[in-house]
Amino acid sequence: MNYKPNKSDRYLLTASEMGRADKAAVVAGVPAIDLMAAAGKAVADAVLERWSRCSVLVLCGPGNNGGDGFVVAKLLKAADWPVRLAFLGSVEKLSPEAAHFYQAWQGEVEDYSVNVLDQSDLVIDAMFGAGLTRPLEGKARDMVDAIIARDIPVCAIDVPSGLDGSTGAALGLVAPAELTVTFFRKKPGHLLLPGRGLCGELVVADIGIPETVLNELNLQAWENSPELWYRNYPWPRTDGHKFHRGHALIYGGESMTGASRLTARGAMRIGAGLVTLAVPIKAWAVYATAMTSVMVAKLEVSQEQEDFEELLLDPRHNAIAVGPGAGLAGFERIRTRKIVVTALTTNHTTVLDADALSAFSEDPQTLFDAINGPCVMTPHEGEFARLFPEINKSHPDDKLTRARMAAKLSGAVVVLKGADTVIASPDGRAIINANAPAYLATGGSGDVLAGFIVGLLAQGMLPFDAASAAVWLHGEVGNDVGIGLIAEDLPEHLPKVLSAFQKHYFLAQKSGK
Ligand SMILES: NC(=O)C1=CN([C@@H]2O[C@H](COP(=O)(O)OP(=O)(O)OC[C@H]3O[C@@H](n4cnc5c(N)ncnc54)[C@H](OP(=O)(O)O)[C@@H]3O)[C@@H](O)[C@H]2O)[C@@H](O)CC1
Ligand SMILES: Nc1ncnc2c1ncn2[C@@H]1O[C@H](COP(=O)(O)OP(=O)(O)O)[C@@H](O)[C@H]1O
Ligand SMILES: [K+]
Repeated sequence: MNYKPNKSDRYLLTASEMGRADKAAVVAGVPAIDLMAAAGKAVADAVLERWSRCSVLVLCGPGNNGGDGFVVAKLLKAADWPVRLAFLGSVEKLSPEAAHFYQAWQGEVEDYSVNVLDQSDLVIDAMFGAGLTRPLEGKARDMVDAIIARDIPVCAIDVPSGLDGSTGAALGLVAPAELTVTFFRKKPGHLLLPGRGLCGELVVADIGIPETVLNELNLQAWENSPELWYRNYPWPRTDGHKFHRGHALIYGGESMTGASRLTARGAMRIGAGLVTLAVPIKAWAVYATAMTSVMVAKLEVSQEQEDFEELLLDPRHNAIAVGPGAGLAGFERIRTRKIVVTALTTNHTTVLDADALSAFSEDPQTLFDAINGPCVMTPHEGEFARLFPEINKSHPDDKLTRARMAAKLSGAVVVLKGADTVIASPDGRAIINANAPAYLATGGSGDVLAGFIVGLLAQGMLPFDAASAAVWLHGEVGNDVGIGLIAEDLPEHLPKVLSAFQKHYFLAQKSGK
């Protein structure tokens, strides 16, 4: 049987959580000195695997990141590589472990100035890791500046120096790495931008921290992956019929009709048993001629809200989506707001996207007050800024925290989109998605994502799982289609991706493979 990663492999640890893991490991009987030795060995092994013998410069900082660096230097020297080492700090202030490995390095310790970069083919960045609290200054900054200017390849230990591993923010200047070796588990900053782009290839090394320490940490963040939610995926039942697969009701506006049609198509493809687009009568013919498997319901002039409310009385309409193409101009804005409030106050499971969010930019609290039932909102950064200006002000460089705060404030699962989409639940859980390719940055791709989410909700998946699954599948389809992707491709290529996903996670599980 192939090794199957499990949910705990996907945990993400902040700097303080990593510090607690480290302490718990020591309490569990693993000496700190062994952890540092293992960390350094993992880095040296990764370097030996990827580079052929060359002149290496190890730049050691004042903390334990520097301690790892002393270990790497010794191991590369033992492998007969030409190694130089420069140290920024004072020996008296080193931790006992780092001091031990400082002593164990029997080579020269050079002055920490940019001249040490001369004739170096590879830099091991052991300057700052999880302990960095402020932007690099003075000699450290000059060094990074010179590394960048000379374009020397870098292998970073834990995180590239200058990067905040908990948020992915550059605290100031950062030395971009070709390879980053981190320990135990990934950190949020390895996945969030700009951090992800600065790490290069990422290796996660086992340094002997027992898995049991995870139980003590009450972790609430994961990297998105099917291990997190495939057990709750609504696979079609052998004895099922279409009503078992739910009925998604999607509001479609008058002018941008393509948007909600993409949403409807996405909901259909991801397996909703039935999908109805409810549209103002003026636009009905456009929708009706364009849709086949999707049904189109008419909302009569001046009583759109009442007609929509009536559709909501049908208990089979179990998941609602409002927003794509709903309209924001003049009276359309008022209508969009009414449709949203109607869906929310009747406690329907609802997805709010695009115009359904922007329609409340003047008074976001009205929207938050209306959210009492299961709700997913899917803002891109622009929409997020309209609804949550205060959060953006208080935590400008921390997407994970911004999404979590927004979820708590609004009561909805928040999908804060982008290349590093964060899915956050009001209860504090959060997932960072890292499989989405840049090809998804195309008009309408978010509309399809809203359709994937509402389609999974219609099939009974819970909001946090449905949002996470939809975002991951959206990314997978993006990769499958590749360059040249347009939004229409996303629903059409989903079956291929779903088949592969089903084969791997459902059929394999059933057959005990
Ligand atoms: N399980 C584990 O956790 C394991 C962790 N391991 C390794 O330990 C690393 C974490 O070590 P760490 O906590 O000592 O922090 P690190 O990043 O080396 O630097 C902190 C020092 O820098 C200083 N300082 C901060 N900012 C500064 C600035 N801008 N400019 C100048 N100075 C600045 C700060 O001083 P202070 O802020 O107190 O003035 C402090 O002295 C981790 O990334 C991993 O590589 C492994 O050994 C294996 C086990
Ligand atoms: N550079 C990128 N890399 C990966 N995914 C991206 C990138 N830019 C946007 N996306 C994804 O594409 C989708 C765009 O959604 P959105 O901005 O709402 O567009 P639209 O309203 O045109 O549908 C989101 O799922 C977002 O996460
Ligand atoms: K580093």
